[in-house]
Amino acid sequence: MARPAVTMEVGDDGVAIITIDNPPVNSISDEVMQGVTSSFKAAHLREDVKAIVLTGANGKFCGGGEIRNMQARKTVAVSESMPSTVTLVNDLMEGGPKPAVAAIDSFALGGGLEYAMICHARLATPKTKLGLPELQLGIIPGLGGTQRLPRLVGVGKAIDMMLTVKFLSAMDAHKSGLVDAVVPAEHLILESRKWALDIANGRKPWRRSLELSDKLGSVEECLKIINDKRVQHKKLFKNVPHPSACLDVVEQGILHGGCATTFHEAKVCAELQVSPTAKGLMHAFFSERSILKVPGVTDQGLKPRRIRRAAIVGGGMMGSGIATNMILQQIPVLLKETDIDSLNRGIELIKANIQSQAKRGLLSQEKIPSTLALVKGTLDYKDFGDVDIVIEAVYESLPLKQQIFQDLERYCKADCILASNTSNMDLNKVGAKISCQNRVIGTHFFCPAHIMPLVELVRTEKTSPQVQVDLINFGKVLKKIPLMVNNFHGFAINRIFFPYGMSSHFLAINLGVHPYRIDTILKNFGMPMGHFRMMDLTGIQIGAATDKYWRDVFPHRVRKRDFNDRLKELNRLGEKTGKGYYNYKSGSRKEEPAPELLEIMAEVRQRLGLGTSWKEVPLTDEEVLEMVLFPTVNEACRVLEEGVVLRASDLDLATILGMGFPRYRGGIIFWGDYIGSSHIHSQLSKWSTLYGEFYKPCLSLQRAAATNSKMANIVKVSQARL
Ligand SMILES: C[C@H](O)CC(=O)SCCNC(=O)CCNC(=O)[C@H](O)C(C)(C)COP(=O)(O)OP(=O)(O)OC[C@H]1O[C@@H](n2cnc3c(N)ncnc32)[C@H](O)[C@@H]1OP(=O)(O)O
Repeated sequence: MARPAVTMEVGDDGVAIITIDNPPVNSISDEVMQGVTSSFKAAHLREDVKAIVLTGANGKFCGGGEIRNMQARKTVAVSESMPSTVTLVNDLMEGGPKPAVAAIDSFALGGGLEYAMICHARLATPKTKLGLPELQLGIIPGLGGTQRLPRLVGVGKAIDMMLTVKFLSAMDAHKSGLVDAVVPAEHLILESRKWALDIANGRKPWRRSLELSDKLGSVEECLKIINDKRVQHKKLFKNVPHPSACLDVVEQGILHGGCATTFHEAKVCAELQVSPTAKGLMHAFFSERSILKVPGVTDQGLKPRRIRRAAIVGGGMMGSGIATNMILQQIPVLLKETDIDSLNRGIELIKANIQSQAKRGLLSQEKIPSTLALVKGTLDYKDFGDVDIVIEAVYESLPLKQQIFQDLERYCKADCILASNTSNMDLNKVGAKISCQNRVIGTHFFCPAHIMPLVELVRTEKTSPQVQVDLINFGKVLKKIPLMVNNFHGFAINRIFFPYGMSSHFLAINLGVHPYRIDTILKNFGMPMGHFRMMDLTGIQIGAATDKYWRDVFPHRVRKRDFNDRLKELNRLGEKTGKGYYNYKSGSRKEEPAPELLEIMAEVRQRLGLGTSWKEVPLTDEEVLEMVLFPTVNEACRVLEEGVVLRASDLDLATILGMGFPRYRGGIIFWGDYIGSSHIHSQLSKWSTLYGEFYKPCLSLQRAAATNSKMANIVKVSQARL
């Protein structure tokens, strides 16, 4: 017989312990919801019960509503049972005849915290975190959270916690009034029982959160705070409905009362659950968890080995960024360079990175010396004898990398992991001249390496599962999301980036769409910046160099970006030279229009034999967006059919974390499926007839369109069929 999701046990002291037991996080499924309400009903009815303690099994209180159910919901579930659910929660749990105390261990999140706030007191263990993270899923709290939290901690704090998905530690929650006492885990249930009986016996206050008003202030004060928060957080409101819906519901509660508004809140929450935003954000939530699962590797019972010391070869921008990342996570690092000047430059870059972390409040000033003490410079491999991993981060030269790997094999211990930060080279070639190829792996960090959240782990057929497990774990230690990819041209993220950039250039030079218009359209879609602004940030010469790589590996479907080449000739290298696609005032990173850009574009067009006169092909904003993003979706389909990534959701998450694709759109493939494969296919086919091979839909996209199936279902096809 299946274990019940909620149990109730009544002790001799007259306290009913109601326990949610729904592994892994005690989420609130329909069964849990029914179990909790029927247990409360039973406890209220039983004469031997004086008070109630609500808790969670296995040292976890509750991780909130069952997200899988909400994700699957296709129609608005404003069911007839909803008002009665809200009534049950308000009248039975909060308004019932016996007091309830929440005994919280580990976490009380979303619906979990809402359950806790319905109780009349909350006790938590020191390691507990509490919050209402519903907005990270594109919804708002739906069990009274928008009404009870402001009444417990104040309107401003509650809004900040919800909009910015900020969790409180048990101690902070205690200070702000959300938690009544912090107690050691081993005393949690005992203390909660006592507290519940004290309320029942009138020794402690019986506080119903919805009725509290001492933290609210006057209506005018509350409305002012809400309006100020609207201004403060206005960036969060772009393109998505849930943050403003949340503020509106909080406001309604101030104007019409908390209890009445809980019904309205539940309705808004249900409506938001079916919004594209919620679907995209819930997809991203699960993608973040599945990305860590590598079949045949993480399911083999292998224990990750701890990486105690690391070495980095190459102290340039990438090497110093990776070193910074490591020392920030307390991993001692050896930085190797070929001469003392380069070494000093590398160490200076690390110092600057650490200072900037401190400036941004991410590291305390006192910790700077001890953090920097973790990095040591060297010019010699002989110091490499006891490191557990070496990451080579020199410039992209195959002979140089091969030589370094030979040196590493010679000087490092026999189980040292040998990694390369190459952004596109074949790892088999990089490690070709050594015998221990099972220890070779790619660790492709993104710039700036200590800030960007993604790291691509590139495995070859020979990379051992143990090394893969070690690196997945090490990625987590470095506070990165590790994406396992197979060794194939450009890996995953750079593959997605190149058509994005090439199409932007084609639109500008060949079709006459102004680069700033393209950038604005991409920003309005939700990208952090448009392609041309991004080129200025990363440096024009980098774009020009990677173009050559793409032309070598995919000669038939690559466009040369002559626009980049011309800017490079003019030494307009982007932000660092104060001029690129935009102009920058000295010392400023704020872009300003460059009127001379039109002249440069005319020169490029003339070189290409396109004539100098400005002839913009009339395109709507939607068409411009599609012409940039559909080739990107097309390339993502290729990445799937080539088996570069393990699953479509990995690629979705990688585009969110690696290229800034808006999270609320779920990632490139998820968004493509929302638009529909047939529309994407027909547009690409039309453009490939007009403008050539670059736009031609790949085989798997063709198949998806023909069968009206999702691109997320594209699986690896054999190389022979590609
Ligand atoms: C009506 C209400 O207002 C609506 C809601 O409550 S919406 C839900 C709000 N709650 C949340 O957003 C919390 C989401 N969960 C988390 O933040 C974290 O999972 C946690 C802090 C609870 C635990 O973290 P951690 O121990 O690292 O475990 P984590 O790997 O994240 O999750 C373990 C498993 O539980 C699943 N899970 C976590 N929370 C879940 C939830 N609320 N519903 C369904 N599954 C959930 C994860 O997908 C994962 O599944 P897997 O093992 O199959 O991959």
